Amino acid sequence: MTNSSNNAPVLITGVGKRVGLYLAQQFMARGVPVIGTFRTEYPEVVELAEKGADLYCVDFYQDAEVLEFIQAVRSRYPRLRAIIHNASDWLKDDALNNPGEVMARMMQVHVSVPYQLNLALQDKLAGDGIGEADIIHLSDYVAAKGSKKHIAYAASKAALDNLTLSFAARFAPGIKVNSIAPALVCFNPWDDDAYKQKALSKAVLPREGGTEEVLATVDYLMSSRYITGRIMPLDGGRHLK
Ligand SMILES: NC(=O)C1=CN([C@@H]2O[C@H](COP(=O)(O)OP(=O)(O)OC[C@H]3O[C@@H](n4cnc5c(N)ncnc54)[C@H](OP(=O)(O)O)[C@@H]3O)[C@@H](O)[C@H]2O)C=CC1
Ligand SMILES: Nc1nc2c(c(=O)[nH]1)N=C([C@H](O)[C@@H](O)CO)CN2
Repeated sequence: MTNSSNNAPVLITGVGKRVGLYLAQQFMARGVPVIGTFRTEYPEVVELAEKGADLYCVDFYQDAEVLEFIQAVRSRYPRLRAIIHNASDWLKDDALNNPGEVMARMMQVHVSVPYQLNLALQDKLAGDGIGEADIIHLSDYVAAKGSKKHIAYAASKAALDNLTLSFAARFAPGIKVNSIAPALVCFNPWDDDAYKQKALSKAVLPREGGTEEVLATVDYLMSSRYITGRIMPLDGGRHLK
C-alpha cells in the first residue's frame, strides 16, 4: 500500500467518477497528495477539492488545455510519485456519424495525452533507486482481443499498451511503466439486465471486478521494484471461456 512516505503526489487523470474518483479518494484517505484532472465538475469533484486534492478541469480533446495542465504541474511540483492514466472515453464506432472523428478522439484521449504527459513529466518522476516511481496505463482486455462495436476504442487501448512497452524500456531503471487491462470493473447506470447477464457470462468468474480490485492492482504495481513493461490482466478469466 502506497502511503505518504516522501509526500510526493500521485497524478490521476479522469477523477470525476467511478474508477478515477475511487482511486483519488483512497489515496487522499491514506494521506497521499493527489493531483487530478476532470472534465465534468460533478459534486464529487467539488468534494475532492474541498478535501485538498489539486484538481484541474482539462478536456483532453483540447490541445491547449492539455499543454496548460502540463505547464501548471511542471511549475508547481518538484516531484511526482506516480502518474495513473485513467481518463477514457468509451465511444462506439457509430457514436458520432463520423468514424474519422471517433478514431481521432480515441487516439487523442488514450494515446496522445498519455504520451505527452509521460514525456513532459519524466524528470519529475525519476526516482533515486530502481523502480521507485510508476506510470500506470488503464487499458482494457479488448486491447488484445478486439471489439466488434468499439473498434477504434480497442485499437487505441492496444496502442496504449504499446506505449507501456516503449516507455518501460526508455524510463528504466528509475520509473516502472505498466498497464492494467480490466475486462469488467463496474457496469454503467444505463446497462440493462440483459446486457449485464451477457457481460457476466463472458468470464469464468461472473462478477464485476470492482474499483477495489483496480486499487489493489495499482498498489501491487507501486509496491513492486521488479515489474515493468507488463500488461496486468484484471478480467475474471475471460480468456478461459
Ligand atoms: N468500467 C469498466 O468496466 C472498465 C473500465 N476500463 C478502463 O478503466 C478506466 C476507468 O474506467 P471507468 O471509471 O469506467 O471510466 P468512465 O468512462 O466511467 O470515466 C472516465 C473518466 O474519464 C473522463 N474523460 C473522458 N473523456 C475525456 C476527455 N476527452 N478529457 C478529459 N477527461 C475525459 C470522463 O469525464 P466525464 O465524466 O466528463 O465524461 C470520466 O470522468 C478507463 O480507462 C476504462 O477504459 C477498462 C475495462 C472495463
Ligand atoms: N472509459 C470506459 N471504458 C470502458 C467502460 C466504461 O464504462 N468507461 N466500460 C467497459 C465495460 O465494462 C465492458 O468492459 C463490459 O461491459 C469497457 N471500457
